[in-house]
Amino acid sequence: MDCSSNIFITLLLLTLSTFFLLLHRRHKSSSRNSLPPGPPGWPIFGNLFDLGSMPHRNLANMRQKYGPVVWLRLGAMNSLVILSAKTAGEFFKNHDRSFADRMVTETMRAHDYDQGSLALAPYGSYWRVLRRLVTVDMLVNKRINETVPVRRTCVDQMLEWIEKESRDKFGKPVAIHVGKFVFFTAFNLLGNLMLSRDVIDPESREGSELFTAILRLMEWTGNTNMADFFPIFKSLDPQRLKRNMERDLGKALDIANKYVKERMEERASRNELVRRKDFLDVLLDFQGNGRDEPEKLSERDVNVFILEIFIAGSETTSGTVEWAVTELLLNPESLTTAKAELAQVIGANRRVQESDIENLPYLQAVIKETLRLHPPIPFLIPRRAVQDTDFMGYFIPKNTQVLVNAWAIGRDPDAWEEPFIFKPERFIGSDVDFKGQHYELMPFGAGRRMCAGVPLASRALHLVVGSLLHEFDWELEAGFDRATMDMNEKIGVTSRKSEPLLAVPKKCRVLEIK
Ligand code: HEM
Repeated sequence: MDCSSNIFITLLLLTLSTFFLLLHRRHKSSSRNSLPPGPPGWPIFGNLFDLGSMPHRNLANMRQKYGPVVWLRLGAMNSLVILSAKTAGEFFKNHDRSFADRMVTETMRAHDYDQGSLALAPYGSYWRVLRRLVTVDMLVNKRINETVPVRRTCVDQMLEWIEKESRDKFGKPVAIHVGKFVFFTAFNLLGNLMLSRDVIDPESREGSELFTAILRLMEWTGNTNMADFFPIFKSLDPQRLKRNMERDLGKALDIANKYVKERMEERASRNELVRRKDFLDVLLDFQGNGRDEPEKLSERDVNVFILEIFIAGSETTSGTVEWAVTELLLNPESLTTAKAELAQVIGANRRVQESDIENLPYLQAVIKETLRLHPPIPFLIPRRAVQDTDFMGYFIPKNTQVLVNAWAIGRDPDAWEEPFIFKPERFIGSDVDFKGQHYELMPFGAGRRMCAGVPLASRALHLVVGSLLHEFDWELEAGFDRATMDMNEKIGVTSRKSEPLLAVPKKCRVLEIK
């Protein structure tokens, strides 16, 4: 056979197989419900170009045309997007179990990280063990109360750093990068809760090798990776993201392991624990039943867990504080009300304590309003359909990725009045909170896979924002106001303010602080 007949036969076979494939699909979708509506998309790439650099915003805009449940094809990956509070309620109340697995990205498969991770583990017995350790053994209220002094020390350090940095050598007030200080503080807070050590040196403000390694791996994880959408690229890794991740995650795991080994030696050489039991002790003390759960956690699982808590809790917390201060500076009336409440409840002679939070309803409202408008993980951590599922009359095939757009839901016009305006007052006298029961406000997600760190995150957010406001008067850097402030987000591991907030802190006339 000559070359042209070969091409002819190949083309004929391709056309026939495409025809039968389409026929089969048609039959399948007509015999079951159809997929949700969505934009048409390009051959091969599907809707990848519809995402843009701020996918949460671009997908939110699709609601007008396609409704609150949208279907996307991202390369070879099917995705379901949820855009309203009502559909989110339907999803979490009636379908949480069917979508309880996570969509795991290629970079997170480096060193089999996903195998030991709580956030990525399939919904099953290993996930249950880790989840119980966090929610019952580490972050139950009684345990959180025992670590009040740890948080206090870290926040005091932060206030001192800020005060030192807030003046130039001539004593003139200067603007500081607010998010940076809170980011360092969040790292030290988590370092002290987990490992009983600082990961940033409070004196030199230098990061430890663990801090540096985690920063790098957060960078690789936050990138969009073509290999997640086109299986053909999985082994090629054209953006080198997985290779970089292999290298830096390897380093981070080795450093974490060094700390774990040191701790195991320390525990072996002492009979009595002379310091507070920290998260690492909880992990090393774990004893499972050996049947559906391991008898002990392996050293590797412990290392992964340590990194995971830093990744889950640092940027999320610092990003939220940065947005809270930004919104308050752009809304002077809210700032005045928040400061007046602090002055009245706490007075000038002492610092904010965690026990004050319950008496600070306006501060609580500020945190909720910030999380409504600026959820740090706008799509939550993507879920995956465990099986073919019928969702609101649509057919959702197994392995579909689910993006619950918390950013769009926080602006859902059916759930919120004046949704685009920063107005903490909307929460005064309202019982809406972020604990997973109110689907119009879900910065921490909802259902089985809801954030495991809510009690800690909540305390830290109130304590840090309350302390920043009570301790300093803040002004935007010269030249910035509502008209010139960039309110866009930059998407990485979390969505942060795209241009860092620069603001000038001036110590208030706080008297003898105790
Ligand atoms: C402002 C701070 C934080 C925000 C906004 C936040 C948000 C989230 C979100 C949206 C999820 C996914 C929920 C879902 O899929 O429904 C999540 C999961 C998780 N978060 Fe947080 N988080 C924060 C702080 C923390 C902290 C401080 C910790 C740990 C101490 C933590 C630990 C976790 C863990 C372990 C998971 C995975 C839970 C699972 O898959 O079962 N988070 N977080």
